[in-house]
Amino acid sequence: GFFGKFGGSFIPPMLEVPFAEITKAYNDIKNSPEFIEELKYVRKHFQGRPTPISFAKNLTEHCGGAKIYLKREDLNHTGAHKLNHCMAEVILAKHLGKKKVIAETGAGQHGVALATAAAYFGLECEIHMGEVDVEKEHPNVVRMKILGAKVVTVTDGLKTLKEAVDSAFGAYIQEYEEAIYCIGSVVGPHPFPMMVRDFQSVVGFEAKEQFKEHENKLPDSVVACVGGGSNAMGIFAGFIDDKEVGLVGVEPLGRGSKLGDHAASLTYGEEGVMHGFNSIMLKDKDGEPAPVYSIGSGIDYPSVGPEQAYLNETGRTTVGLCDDKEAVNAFYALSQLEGIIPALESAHAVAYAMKIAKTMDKDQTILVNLSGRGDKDIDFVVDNHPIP
Ligand SMILES: Cc1ncc(COP(=O)(O)O)c(/C=N/[C@H](C(=O)O)[C@@H](O)C(C)C)c1O
Repeated sequence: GFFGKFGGSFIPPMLEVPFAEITKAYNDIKNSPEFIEELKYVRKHFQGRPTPISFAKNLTEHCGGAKIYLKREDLNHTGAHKLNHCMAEVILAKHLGKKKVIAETGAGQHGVALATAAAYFGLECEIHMGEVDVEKEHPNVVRMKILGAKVVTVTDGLKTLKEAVDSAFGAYIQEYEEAIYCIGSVVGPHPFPMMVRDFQSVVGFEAKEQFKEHENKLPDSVVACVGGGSNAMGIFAGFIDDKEVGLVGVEPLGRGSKLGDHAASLTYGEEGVMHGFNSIMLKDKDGEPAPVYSIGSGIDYPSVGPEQAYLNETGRTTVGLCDDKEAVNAFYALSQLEGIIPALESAHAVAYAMKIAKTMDKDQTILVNLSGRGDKDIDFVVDNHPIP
């Protein structure tokens, strides 16, 4: 369960057996025809896959350089890429005979996606969410409840993502016989980073095929925002072996480079273990996870997936930065130029693509993973950043 020195499974001894069971069950089913068929079925007939790739013609002309293409995970059912791993996680839960799924959420997209998958497959769902995010992503909280999930509001610490993970994991430890933890990104102890990356790889495989319909060559650059790294790993999966394709993970610079003002783990972090895995994380002076901030609730996480850390260390991927201002600018630019309102998290990838497009030739191409739609963010953005 390691990616170089990153990853692993740093869990309390009492969880060793349950996690071994999850790992074994996943290895048993991942290549089974039944699992593959069931996943293909729900992706086509329930999620509405494949999602299209859209050429952002007006945004391209606005930037005046490389052609910008968007992989439309905002059109995936529930409005983000998260359902790609949630449906598979709940199929695994069913296979393990579990009655209940437990998870954290920050932006609420993972929470909504897991509640959706749990409703579809008939399992109980419990989502832990920081009080700050419950306020900010209110539409998603209402959706989770309508879908039948129990939402636990977390009021510890900064009341955002890290605390939600701590709280959800604590709840899971109390009932690991009949419940399973369904993590929301390529983070956590082995086997989660591998599993979630596998479940998200459908995005990259689709994109590689679809891109040929637009251009008879591979994209020069594939760009995705990075919170834990699941939407990035998903689209990278389609191009990882094509060394000529640049893979860029965009980290949130928030209000600036001072610790506490951003969540750019790979850019400013150092090696460390949190939430059961070793990766590159932002630490405070006591070596604990540092407070982090981003306008995007889904990307304000003080660590990053271990595979992401490994790919960055080996140079296969590079890291881009985008601050709050650039993200809001991209949020409005995509809306007004292309008629697509992006999630604030995804707007970080769009902003970075806009930045590099200007420096590239007109026959070069950038493929952005548009990880989600912005319905959850519209009130917050309009209230805090007047419509230009
Ligand atoms: C639309 C959208 N785009 C990107 C992200 C960042 O998550 P990754 O793709 O795993 O880096 C997110 C992350 N959202 C999670 C959530 O909705 O709960 C996140 O907050 C937690 C699972 C960590 C997202 O909602």
